[in-house]
Amino acid sequence: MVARTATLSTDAADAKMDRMEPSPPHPPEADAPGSPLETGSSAGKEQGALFDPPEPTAEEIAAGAAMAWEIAAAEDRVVADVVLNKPLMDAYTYLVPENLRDEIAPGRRVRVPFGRGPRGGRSETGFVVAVRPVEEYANERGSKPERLKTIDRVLDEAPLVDAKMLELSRWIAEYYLCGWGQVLSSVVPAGVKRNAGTRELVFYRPTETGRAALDAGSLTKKQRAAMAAIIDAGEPVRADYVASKADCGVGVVTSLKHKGFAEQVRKRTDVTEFDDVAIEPWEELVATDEQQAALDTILAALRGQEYATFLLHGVTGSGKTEVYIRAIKEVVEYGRQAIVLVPEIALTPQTIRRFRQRFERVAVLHSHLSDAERSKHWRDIAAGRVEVVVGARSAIFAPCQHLGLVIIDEEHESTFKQDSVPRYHAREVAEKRCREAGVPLILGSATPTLESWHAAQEGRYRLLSLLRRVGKLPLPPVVTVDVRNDPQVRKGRAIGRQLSNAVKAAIEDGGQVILFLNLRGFSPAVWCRACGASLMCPDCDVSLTWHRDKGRAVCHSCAHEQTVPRACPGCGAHELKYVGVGTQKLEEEVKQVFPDATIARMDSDSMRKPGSHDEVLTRFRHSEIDILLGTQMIAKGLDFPNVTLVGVVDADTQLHQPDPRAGERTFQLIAQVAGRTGRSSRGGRVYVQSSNPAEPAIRRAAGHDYLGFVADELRDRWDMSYPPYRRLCRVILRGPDEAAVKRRANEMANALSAAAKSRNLPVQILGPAPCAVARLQKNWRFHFQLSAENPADVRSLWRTVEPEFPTGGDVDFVVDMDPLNMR
Ligand SMILES: Nc1ncnc2c1ncn2[C@@H]1O[C@H](COP(=O)(O)OP(=O)(O)OP(=O)(O)O)[C@@H](O)[C@H]1O
Ligand SMILES: [Zn+2]
Repeated sequence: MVARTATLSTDAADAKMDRMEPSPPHPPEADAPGSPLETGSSAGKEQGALFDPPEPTAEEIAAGAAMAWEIAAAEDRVVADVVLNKPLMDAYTYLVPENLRDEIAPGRRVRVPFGRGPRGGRSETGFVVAVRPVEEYANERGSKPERLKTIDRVLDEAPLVDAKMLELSRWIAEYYLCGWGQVLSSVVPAGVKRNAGTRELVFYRPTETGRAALDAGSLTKKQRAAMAAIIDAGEPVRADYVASKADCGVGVVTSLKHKGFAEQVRKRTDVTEFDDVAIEPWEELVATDEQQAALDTILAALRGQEYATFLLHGVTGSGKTEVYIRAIKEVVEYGRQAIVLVPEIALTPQTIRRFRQRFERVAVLHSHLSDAERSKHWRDIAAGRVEVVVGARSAIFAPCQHLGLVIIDEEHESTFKQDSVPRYHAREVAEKRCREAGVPLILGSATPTLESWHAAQEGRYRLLSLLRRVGKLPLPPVVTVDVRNDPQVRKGRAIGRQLSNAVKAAIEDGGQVILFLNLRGFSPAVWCRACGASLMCPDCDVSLTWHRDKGRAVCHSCAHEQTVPRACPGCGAHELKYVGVGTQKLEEEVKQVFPDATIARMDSDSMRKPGSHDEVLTRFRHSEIDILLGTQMIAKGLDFPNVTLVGVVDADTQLHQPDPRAGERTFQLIAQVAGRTGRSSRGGRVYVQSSNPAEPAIRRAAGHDYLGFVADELRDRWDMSYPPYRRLCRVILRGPDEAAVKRRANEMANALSAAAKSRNLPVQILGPAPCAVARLQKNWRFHFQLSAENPADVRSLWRTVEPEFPTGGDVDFVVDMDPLNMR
């Protein structure tokens, strides 16, 4: 069942979150107080977790833990299994003191003593995952109930997660090789834990003496009025309500309480209020034949209450959203709830409006919510007050009690995978959740991942296709421009002659233009003409990007910023040049070339303020902007009928990344951005500038040839033994001392390799080798990968060897199951 782990995980993003226990590891100890659950895994039984809390001292036992055990009546004693926010799979068992018996329940958080030290070490917060009779625990091999430590406090008034979510979070911890408590901590939003947006309010109700006193006429005039108001309300009321009803001060209510005529009741109440959003009317559409056929298949699964994953492959503008909405309609009619996951960037007013127009009760979970808002949504969802949850990745954990359907739109987006612990992919979690709930999952995309496409070919997913755009609109013609011979590009311009003529024509014609360039900043490199070196970040193996607006060279991998030196730090020559074009430089060029056009730039630098993204898109929609240029922020999901031209300024930016998915990403981006035009009878065209026009990803994207692309690409993946044919688990090691990191990488890889051989597990170890970014934030980085056909083999190997991994020193590691980020 539960395997034992002590996973280190310390990549940049999560270094703070999941730092290893600072205390030194101590000898394996299967029966320490608060000892791990017996797990049934052989590894678990033989090897204690590395970070069990130490045994208590005699004083500690005398002081508390042992007493609680002795005092409680035998039949009453219960223990609780608690998981902490640490890279440990195990739960620790604690005794539940008598006074907390009624409060303790799985899914609530508790404070518990943990670790060595006076009075049982530090106090930690954990989630209760099980409550059971102490006898059951006492019967476990090696348990010592008399040594159990005691729970200090219960933190929550109600469980934060239900049994299903506990189970799902445990599955995530097992699959993604991290701690169960880490998953739970990240699943429940911070605001929910703090009960943000709720307050404990005091209400008053009459007592019998109070009623008698009123009848007996023994109250003052004001007290009489207040008492009558309290009684008339028929339910506990707030003091200010009484004050306004009885036209008295709140002091009168307090005095009634003091005299025993009224008593207080405390209730936790929502205090956040939300504005109602104005909803524009909408016209009922007639589904196309393709939409109807896809929908019929989905409805059959919904009516049969069966789990199935549907891959809805629909070309851009084929009306996938309409299919989602109709499927959700059905689910809502059953009184069930639907979850719709979209990439964060797609959480635009346009998306939200589409759902709000069609459903009464929609909760939108985006990253700009305050803790109070998020927590309010969470409670509304859990109470069944919400029909549809629309949100980014983490909305997959929405506490829907009657889940009926999950949809992942733009399933190819890599943001569905979390880049910090727990490193889950929302698609995998959704699959698991839907399977358990017996409900369908729909994955929609114009450019599905090779993983999903392959699953559909194998019959694990059911393929639904929308091959035509709605309204019989054609996909836009795409012209690939070889910029190697373009006279303007040779002069250093970003926009070549053909594209610039096309922009001019489109604007003169009253159309709008999208220009896509996936590099932010002004110039992506500062380069020495004398020695050929680029200016590098002192802390990372990354070249600095020139940001002219700041007057500084900036590292896009860390916070480093600096001025540009006069002389090359390598050779001393005064020959430093800004090379290449980022979105800022593109903006300047476009302003020069099209001085009369209104231009907006959209990238993470220009869109720092919350809401600015929405604001620009609204202006664009109202045709107040002629040319919208930017990074992938503008490439996705937008549905603007007046866009008659899309220009891909440099199709090659992703192509040469040392990443086996470089081709797939290039294809997806070009196909998606090309799909933003030709969405009305005005038509549209696409120009793709490239220095590698023959590259299959570019050629296929220009031909709208997804099927051709996946056929080629799958063949390559097979030849390379790469996903979707194999599953990978990437282990990254990092530390300030290069030799130590390398040594540790070798030790770990060797240990895994030896164990794979001796246990006959079909897992290959690839590497170790330096990472593509060999140094990041002052740390040297090495990685290796475990590759297997079956991810269970990887898991099993990892969990066996993990307790033996050397710890301590300055080397940390990160485990990334099904990695997408290969830097
Ligand atoms: N049956 C229909 N009849 C008329 N218009 C429709 C129909 N279905 C969808 N539409 C409209 O077609 C447009 C494109 O639909 P939608 O945005 O859902 O496409 P999509 O498949 O999600 O495209 P993309 O992948 O490019 O985001 C929208 O404006 C939508 O309102
Ligand atoms: Zn850096």
